Amino acid sequence: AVALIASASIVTLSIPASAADNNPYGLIEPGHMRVASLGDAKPYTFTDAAGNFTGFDIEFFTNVAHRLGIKQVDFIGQDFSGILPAVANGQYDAGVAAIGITPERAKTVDFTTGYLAGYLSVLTRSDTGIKSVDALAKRRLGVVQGTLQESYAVKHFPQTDLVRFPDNNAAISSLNNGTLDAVFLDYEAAKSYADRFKLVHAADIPSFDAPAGIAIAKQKPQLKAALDKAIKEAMQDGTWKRLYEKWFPGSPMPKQYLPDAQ
Ligand SMILES: NC(=O)CC[C@H](NC[C@@]1(O)OC[C@@H](O)[C@@H](O)[C@@H]1O)C(=O)O
Repeated sequence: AVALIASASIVTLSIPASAADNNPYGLIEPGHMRVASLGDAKPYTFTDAAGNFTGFDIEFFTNVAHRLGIKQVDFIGQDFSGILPAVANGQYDAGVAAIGITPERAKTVDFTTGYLAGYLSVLTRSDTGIKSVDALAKRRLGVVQGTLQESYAVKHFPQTDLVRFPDNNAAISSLNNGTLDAVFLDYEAAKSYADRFKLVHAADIPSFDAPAGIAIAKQKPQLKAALDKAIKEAMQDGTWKRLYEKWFPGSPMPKQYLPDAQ
């Protein structure tokens, strides 16, 4: 008997696209990024009159995310001290809020390459007479919980009464109503609050050893590599420079993020 040779149809095992295929960056929702940020750190990250997040970090990150093919980027306001733990435990895909890269913080999250290097600034009222950090002894200085300003003040201003706040707005309103003598925050935010409330800039401390980076959860090498590459592309094609000039007009521009430095 002629063995019927079964029509040998080539059966390709249709392996369902594994989760990794359509979600290479391990996002909470493929094609969508959920980002922890701040509403009161103008001009880095803040909410405008319509309640939309905007600012240098917001526009830079959105540009970078689009280079990864991520169309929808949602920013959610969060107290600064809660950002890194929430990113580490997967509540957000990233944290973007002028977050300085430090070894201590890198124990909790991973950071992309840096994208902004500047100063920590002391902001005061014209009536306090505070014109340098030496004048902070015995005075009341506001800091946002969990910031580099907090850890710097603990280490360098031992004679100063430190008062910790959840966010910039609370610290600045305490400065304005007289319960604080000064507030310690980021340079550009200090400038913005100074303009808005006729406050006085008292001192700048370089923080170039802790440039701001994008915080992501650990064990996400593909996301980190893709973000790093996109950040460099955005610097190389002049996007970084355009946004820096838009949001920080007149400020000294770090050289390491310009096209010819990539
Ligand atoms: N949004 C915030 O309140 C962040 C406060 C503070 N930012 C410091 C910093 O990242 O700000 C942007 C640049 O000036 C960096 O050099 C600096 O370390 C921090 O990382 O703790």
